[in-house]
Amino acid sequence: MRILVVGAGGIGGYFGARLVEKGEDVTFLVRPNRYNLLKENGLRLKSIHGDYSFSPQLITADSKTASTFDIVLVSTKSYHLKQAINDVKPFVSEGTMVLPLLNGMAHMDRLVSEFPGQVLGGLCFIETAVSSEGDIVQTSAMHKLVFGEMDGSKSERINKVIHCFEGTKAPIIYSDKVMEDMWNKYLFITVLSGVTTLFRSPIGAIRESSGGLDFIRTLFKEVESVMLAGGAQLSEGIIEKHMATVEAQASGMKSSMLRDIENGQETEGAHLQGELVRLAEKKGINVPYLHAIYQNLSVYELLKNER
Ligand SMILES: NC(=O)C1=CN([C@@H]2O[C@H](COP(=O)(O)OP(=O)(O)OC[C@H]3O[C@@H](n4cnc5c(N)ncnc54)[C@H](OP(=O)(O)O)[C@@H]3O)[C@@H](O)[C@H]2O)C=CC1
Ligand SMILES: CC(C)(CO)C(=O)C(=O)O
Repeated sequence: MRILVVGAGGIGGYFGARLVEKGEDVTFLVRPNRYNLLKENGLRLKSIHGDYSFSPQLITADSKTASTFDIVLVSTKSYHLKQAINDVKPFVSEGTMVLPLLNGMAHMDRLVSEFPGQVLGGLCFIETAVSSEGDIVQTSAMHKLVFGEMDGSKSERINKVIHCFEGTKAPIIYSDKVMEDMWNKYLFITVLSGVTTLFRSPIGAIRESSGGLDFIRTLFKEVESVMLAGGAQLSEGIIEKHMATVEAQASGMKSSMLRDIENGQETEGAHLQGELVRLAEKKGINVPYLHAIYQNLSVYELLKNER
């Protein structure tokens, strides 16, 4: 299968590299600065699961030579999605599958309306970032990608994807309930990114502070109530499962959103917490902790833009 990865950042760079390492035909759609850097240095993956460097196949939005691809992995930030959709269109044909890896859910409607019948569900569990040298740095044991048909069917096309993704160093796993997996992850990341950015702290100190775990649990309950009111599919007992994960995480664990703030970058607050605050308002649900978290992110964005 011909695979196109849109964005060679933390996520796209990591999983794309693992697919190349396995021997798959992978091309990266990148913007000009990244193109120049990757042409010069190659794509260098520094990972606790093993480093890997190679000269990637690259295209940019105006590449005339590239034809269409069988599967497109979308791995930009949510605030770059609109442009990324425009840029990728020339490389998508009717038979192309579109597999988004973004956190959250709001991107799904957008992608489905652009590429009806072509979008798969997808998510990933990994801590990865681009270093100041442009390398992909992956730092903790988890490095899993989950995908499947949005309706849970074991279609002919999904069998092809399963076959193509088999045997990569990072587990790329098929799920027959990928939308539920996405909602579960959305619940988790809303809370994890929310508390780590509110307190500008890795999870350990928040968890160990007086009342910290109660704060986290209350936030989980607020977010779950909004998601359920909006028709989300969440697993039975998901809050207890997520609390157990929070309690087991290394104390230095940070969300990618906290790393974005530390690097002075834009956050995905509008896409993650903002969508839920708006939904809570629409449904008349009181979510004071979630509100405070989104307010904190909104103030950060305002100050960042004034700098
Ligand atoms: N990092 C993590 O640990 C995790 C992140 N996620 C989610 O994954 C998604 C991606 O995050 P992450 O990989 O960290 O983000 P990064 O910022 O590291 O990477 C995004 C990449 O997308 C590129 N990009 C943006 N617009 C375009 C475009 N039009 N064409 C081509 N490339 C483009 C950027 O390119 P450029 O270099 O030009 O800016 C950048 O390299 C987010 O939704 C995040 O929440 C999920 C799990 C873990
Ligand atoms: C929590 C984590 C690291 C899990 O993949 C994540 O999704 C993020 O920080 O964006």
